[in-house]
Amino acid sequence: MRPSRQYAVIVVGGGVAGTTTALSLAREGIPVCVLERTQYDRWRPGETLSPLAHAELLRLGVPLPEAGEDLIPSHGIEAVWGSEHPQFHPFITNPYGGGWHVDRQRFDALLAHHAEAHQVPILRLTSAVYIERGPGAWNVHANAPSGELNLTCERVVDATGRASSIARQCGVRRHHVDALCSVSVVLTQPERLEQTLLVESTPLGWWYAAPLPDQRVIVSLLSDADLLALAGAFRPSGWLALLSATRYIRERLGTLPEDLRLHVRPCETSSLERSAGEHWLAVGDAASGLDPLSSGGILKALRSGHRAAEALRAAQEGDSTAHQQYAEAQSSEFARYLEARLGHYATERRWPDEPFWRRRMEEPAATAA
Ligand SMILES: Cc1cc2nc3c(=O)[nH]c(=O)nc-3n(C[C@H](O)[C@H](O)[C@H](O)COP(=O)(O)OP(=O)(O)OC[C@H]3O[C@@H](n4cnc5c(N)ncnc54)[C@H](O)[C@@H]3O)c2cc1C
Repeated sequence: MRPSRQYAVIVVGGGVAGTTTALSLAREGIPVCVLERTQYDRWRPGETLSPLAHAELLRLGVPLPEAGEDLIPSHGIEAVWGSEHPQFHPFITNPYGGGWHVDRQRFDALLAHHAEAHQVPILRLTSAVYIERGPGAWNVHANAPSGELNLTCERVVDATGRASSIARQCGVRRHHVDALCSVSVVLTQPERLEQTLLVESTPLGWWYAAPLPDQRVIVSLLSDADLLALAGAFRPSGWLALLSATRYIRERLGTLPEDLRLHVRPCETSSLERSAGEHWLAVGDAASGLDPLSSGGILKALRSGHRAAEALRAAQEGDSTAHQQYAEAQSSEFARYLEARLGHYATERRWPDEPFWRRRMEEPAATAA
């Protein structure tokens, strides 16, 4: 598909939030193009789809493929949290049905294919470098395999994830509530895997393990970046030593390989001071990043993409308050999420003097970055 150089909307970032926005706009007949810096060939975190996310995908017109190499059904969440005994929260009681464990590379690529099937050009290996506002239009400058690319559009969507690089170029700051970071390892496990998400808290922070397609499992340790560094968690040997101090996570795994590849991802709770301006909007993690404990990032990416498309369409039809209303809704939702987050961490009271848990008991004081 050969992209034209003039679009109503350019979406920067082809993750879940970006492709959802583009697909929703394309369904309304609005010319849109997506710039995506990868070709969906790099590891991506976020593997458990809640039943609500599944329902949101169906609303978007994206049926999930049969269980198999791309995804496996998830029966629920097993949490060792606030007590030494695991508690099982089954998805079976959820009115929207079960959840899923997905391979995120393939899942994001699947959404991109759906958008392409609706005539959305997805420019892979194309990285937006800077944008500037000209008379009545944005000029988007990007690096593409063929060289420098210059595109114009009326409105631009920041779907670049936590980097929120478009909003930052618009002069908007990002407030950080904590400094959470994940250190993850993907392991091949020939034994049969439990089809549940297992979460276990420890004095340093918390762990999760989730099965992945192709007989793999992801194991992640989450804590504040400074505490992870002090505990040696950024080194394979340190990470392994911390893993062996867990009870249920370690039990779930078979033999561990000698050389581990650690994936480190900052995943702080953070949000833009405003998630829209006159001619731009931010969606998904670019608007606000949730603690992975919520397992709600993908759902939020889907929902915010859908709402952003509605706001963009309304603005195109002359509603001058549409972007502002979108930003206010995002901000109220984030405030509600912060309360829920505090409430959830407050249910783990076993280590009140450990820095990770002490910090979570205090009211979040946001710092700008
Ligand atoms: C360890 C961990 C575990 C998690 N577990 C879960 C979970 O179980 N369930 C859940 O729902 N959520 C989970 N999340 C959260 C979830 O991964 C995110 O909320 C989700 O990926 C957000 O999607 P997004 O599209 O907004 O951003 P991203 O997934 O970050 O996508 C951003 C996209 O923009 C592209 N991009 C960036 N900059 C540019 C640029 N300049 N030009 C072009 N392209 C660009 C990137 O390549 C990427 O494709 C987890 C997160 C972490 C870190």
